Amino acid sequence: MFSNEQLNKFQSEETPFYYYDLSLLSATLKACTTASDKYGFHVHYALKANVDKRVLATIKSYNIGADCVSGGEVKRALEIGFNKNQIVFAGVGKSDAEINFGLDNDIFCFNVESIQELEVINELAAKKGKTAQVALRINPNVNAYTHKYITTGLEENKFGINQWEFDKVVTSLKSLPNIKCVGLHFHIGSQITDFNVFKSLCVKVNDIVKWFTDRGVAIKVINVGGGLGVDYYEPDSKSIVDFETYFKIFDSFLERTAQQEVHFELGRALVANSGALISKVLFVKNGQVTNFAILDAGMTELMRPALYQAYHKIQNISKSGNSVKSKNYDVVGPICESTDCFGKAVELPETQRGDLIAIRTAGAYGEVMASNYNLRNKVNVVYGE
Ligand SMILES: Cc1ncc(COP(=O)(O)O)c(C=O)c1O
Ligand SMILES: N[C@@H](CCCC[NH3+])C(=O)O
Repeated sequence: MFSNEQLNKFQSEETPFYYYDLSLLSATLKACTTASDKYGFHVHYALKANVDKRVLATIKSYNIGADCVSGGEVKRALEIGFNKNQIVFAGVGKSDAEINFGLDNDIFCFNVESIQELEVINELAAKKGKTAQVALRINPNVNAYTHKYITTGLEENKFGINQWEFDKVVTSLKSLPNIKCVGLHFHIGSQITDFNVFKSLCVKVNDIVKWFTDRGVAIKVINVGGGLGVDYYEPDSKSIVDFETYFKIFDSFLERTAQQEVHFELGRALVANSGALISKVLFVKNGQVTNFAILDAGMTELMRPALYQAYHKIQNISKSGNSVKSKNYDVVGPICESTDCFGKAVELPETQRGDLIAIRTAGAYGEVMASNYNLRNKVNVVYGE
């Protein structure tokens, strides 16, 4: 939870705001890099989860690379000082301008999601007299057993190149002189909490790497993507995910030669628990059926509950101790939508106007997905050292 010092600080800040605990972030990054270094794995951070500049600078200081999904993210990564040789650029719909930006900045590689994209990158690279390094994003058809909206590695999903196109890809690669294929890329979904899913991914990756190698495509980089989930229910007791077990699975099940590099693209697992959305109770409406705690933050600041019915732990941090009577509240925002609800029948200490509410585990896919619907202001940020 939060210390008295933090609570005092929160009282003087304008709500709502995102609070980023940079010391927990550093502890998380240390745990991640200590576990991955044991096997010589290369970790990239998926910027899509959080692009706050201080958060990014902290991540960069651990010699982690950048996984970007737009020209804007590539630009942000370069501005923060990520090494261009550690920047990868994925995405099903890269515009010509975005591809040119990546080429001009000599990023490490493009994770290419279709044969047509391969041809376009070849053409744009040729115009600049350059050779573009690419990894082929493969759709491995592995079920991530996560929320259907955040599953990406099934044949029905738009991402990556499917197995039935492999022969054509090999032929294309041979005919595109301004493309150098450095490896294969996979990413099957997000918020994966069943580690067996990663074992299944390894088994599939082994087969696919062998298939390409047998056909003369040298695979130097095996990028297994991200997706490692966090515990949204226990943000304090399980604030850092089990990186040790996660990387060990890949070490044990992924076949590779001494020359091959294994790359990861973690987003959520690195930043989710270091962030909380702090909001103030504007009004309490006690109904006959439902009590409502109406906050000054809404789905415009944190969209995950409205978008995926995602659970975030909600705490009244102005009230402490067991002596306070508790009540159930629907915790809602001010936005003109019925889905603007952070949690239904949430048990909280009896809550009053002015109380501070913390919505936990909001460091990933929180601030980045904010919108100004209803002409809302940009959300503030407060840091803890
Ligand atoms: C290609 C790619 N890499 C990495 C990530 C990061 O995923 P996560 O935040 O689940 O680790 C995503 C998002 O799901 C992604 O689409
Ligand atoms: N935005 C999603 C995850 C999607 C990850 C990107 N492919 C979330 O909030 O959980």
